[in-house]
Amino acid sequence: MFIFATSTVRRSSDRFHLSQSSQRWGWQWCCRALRTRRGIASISVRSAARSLWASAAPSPNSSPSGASGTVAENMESASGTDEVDQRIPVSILTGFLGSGKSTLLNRILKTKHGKRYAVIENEFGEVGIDDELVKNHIRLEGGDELFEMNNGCLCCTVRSDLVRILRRLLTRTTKYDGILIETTGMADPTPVIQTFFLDETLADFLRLDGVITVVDAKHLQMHLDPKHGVRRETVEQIAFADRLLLNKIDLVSSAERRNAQETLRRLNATAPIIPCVRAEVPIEELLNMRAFDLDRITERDPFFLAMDESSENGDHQHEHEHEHEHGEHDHIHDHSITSVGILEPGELDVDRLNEWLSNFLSERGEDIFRMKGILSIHGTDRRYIFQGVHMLFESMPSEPWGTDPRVNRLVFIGRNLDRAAITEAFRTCLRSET
Ligand SMILES: Nc1nc2c(ncn2[C@@H]2O[C@H](COP(=O)(O)OP(=O)(O)OP(=O)(O)O)[C@@H](O)[C@H]2O)c(=O)[nH]1
Repeated sequence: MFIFATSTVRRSSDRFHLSQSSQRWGWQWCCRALRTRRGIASISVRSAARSLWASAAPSPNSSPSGASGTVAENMESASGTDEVDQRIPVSILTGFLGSGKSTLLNRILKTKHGKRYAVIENEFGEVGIDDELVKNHIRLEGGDELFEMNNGCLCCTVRSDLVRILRRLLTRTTKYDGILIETTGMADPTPVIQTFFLDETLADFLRLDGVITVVDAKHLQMHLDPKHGVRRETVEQIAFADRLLLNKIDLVSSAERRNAQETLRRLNATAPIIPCVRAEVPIEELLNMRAFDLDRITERDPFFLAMDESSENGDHQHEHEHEHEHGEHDHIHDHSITSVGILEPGELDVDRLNEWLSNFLSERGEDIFRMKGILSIHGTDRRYIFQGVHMLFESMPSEPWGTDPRVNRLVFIGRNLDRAAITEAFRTCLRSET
């Protein structure tokens, strides 16, 4: 359960300060920035898919959790005796950086649905933050489990990790009602989807239930603008969706919302579009929906299930922020988009931090796709969770430091980031006596 503190860092005009009353920042504009820049701001197609579509007799409540033995053993013994597709449903949560995927994930995990999920998280960025964010917001109670895959893009270098984790899940005696995979905000979902068709073992025991794409209504048009270098990822994530959550509609006018809906419809003709705030959507509209339709995908891309051997084995190792290909699916991350991670012990002077962030975002807000971290703020014994998307940011108190070393963990993801300058500027916000 998330623990609220009695004091918090609040932002008023363009300053942070400590307040005893407010429990949490709301989204805040970087006011100075707003004043100065308004716009700131292979193989052949396998028969792996065969069993999938042939045997699927929809049963929304079917779950393999009742029996004992490994998932694989139970599925084996059930096969041939039952028309019901007993495979474990897998949902892919995707969406651009900062769109609200973790918010959705936390909502799903918090909802009392009586189900047990295995959660697989993949994070883009040098310093892993998401595990803390998920764990800080909710204790993984009731048997839910979290697996992390940091420092790699699920669509490439750590794809073999994904296969390994999924296979391991199948050998466990713990029964899951579903598996949730949160991709990085920079991921092309193609290879993740392919995994469930190209790996025969996985295809026998897992079924891809659907791709849920969370869209940031505020920044959609900006991300589609080719000049920002992330149009490809944004388009792919939307095009593959079986459900489109048009999130953050609290931040846009009704005209902007209509415009966003029209844009989504142009990019994806069939997925229901669900406008929402903080991913508040009935879970039953998202999970176990049996929405994934391979035909729709292959109609769009006849080579969807074609990929080369090296990609299948996941052994095309290379650094991130690079070019690489997946068979017919050229997938190129813009070289200029990188992450800068900061790991600094000490306590931050909130005024200095405020001043630096205000100046930094007023100049670079358009290029900063994402900022997130756990901060150690002088004057409070609690960790502060810091979240930012372009010029918007919020912070909230989290768990006490206790006897843990007070270490700031922060990651910036954006274009043309100057590592030395960012690190140096951050250090100047630390109190010297700490
Ligand atoms: N105003 C507003 N803020 C939102 C909404 N949904 C999420 N946020 C905030 O947006 C920020 C990013 O949300 P996350 O759920 O962490 O986004 P994400 O897609 O998981 O981000 P990454 O995976 O790190 O790229 C957080 O500060 C959220 O609190 C919304 O509907 N309205």
